[in-house]
Amino acid sequence: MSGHFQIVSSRAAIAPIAADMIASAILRDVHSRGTASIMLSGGSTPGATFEALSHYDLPWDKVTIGLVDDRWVPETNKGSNGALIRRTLLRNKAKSATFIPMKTHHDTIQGGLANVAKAYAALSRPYSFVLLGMGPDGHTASWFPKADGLDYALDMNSGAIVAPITANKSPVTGDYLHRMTLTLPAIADARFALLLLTGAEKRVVFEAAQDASLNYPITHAITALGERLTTLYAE
Ligand SMILES: O=C(O)[C@H](O)[C@@H](O)[C@H](O)[C@H](O)COP(=O)(O)O
Repeated sequence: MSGHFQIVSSRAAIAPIAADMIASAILRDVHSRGTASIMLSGGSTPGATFEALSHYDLPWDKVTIGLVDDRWVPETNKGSNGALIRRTLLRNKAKSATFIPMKTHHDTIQGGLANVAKAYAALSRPYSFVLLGMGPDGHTASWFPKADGLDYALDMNSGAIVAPITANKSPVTGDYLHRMTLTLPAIADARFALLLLTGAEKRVVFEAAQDASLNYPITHAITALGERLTTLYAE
């Protein structure tokens, strides 16, 4: 299995370990280049990590936070990853960090693309840290299998940082079919990436995703990140 796979005693034990890893990545890059850029996924798993991280005494004024992806809904919607970041991380000691959301005022992903691309082009790369999740369908970010826009999002030659995605409805997507996502080239050179993986069902998919012939979207991230990817797994 490429990268590092760390089995954690419980789901609750993930948050402090993950928060420590993010804090180390921030301190390393603020020390070496004066700033740190951390790119965070949403979903139901990472909230506890963000809440823990918000209490860390770090040089937050030198940290820029971006999203790995977001659903194209206003932050008043319960599915908004931007709202998740504001609710769990942009508080306590971390409130002085700079947050660059993805959702713009535009109604459509196509309408918002130019604004998001411009805003995300300003984030320092390679990213200090990327936090990924994975769905039971083998997606990560918003790289949903067979989604409209997936090929472009995974094109290492596109030069694009962000891409619009329209997923096919599934139990995993729920009603959130229209999304904006970082592309594979955007995260491929990240200095450190962490995948939070919970439950035996996802572990089976993750292990299968080591085989590129099965064409799971997350396999592209696993291959590109190599040793720079650490996976924290809890049953
Ligand atoms: O917007 C999203 O849904 C996330 O960015 C997505 O890529 C997430 O990381 C996985 O779907 C895992 O989500 P859970 O943590 O809820 O299982």
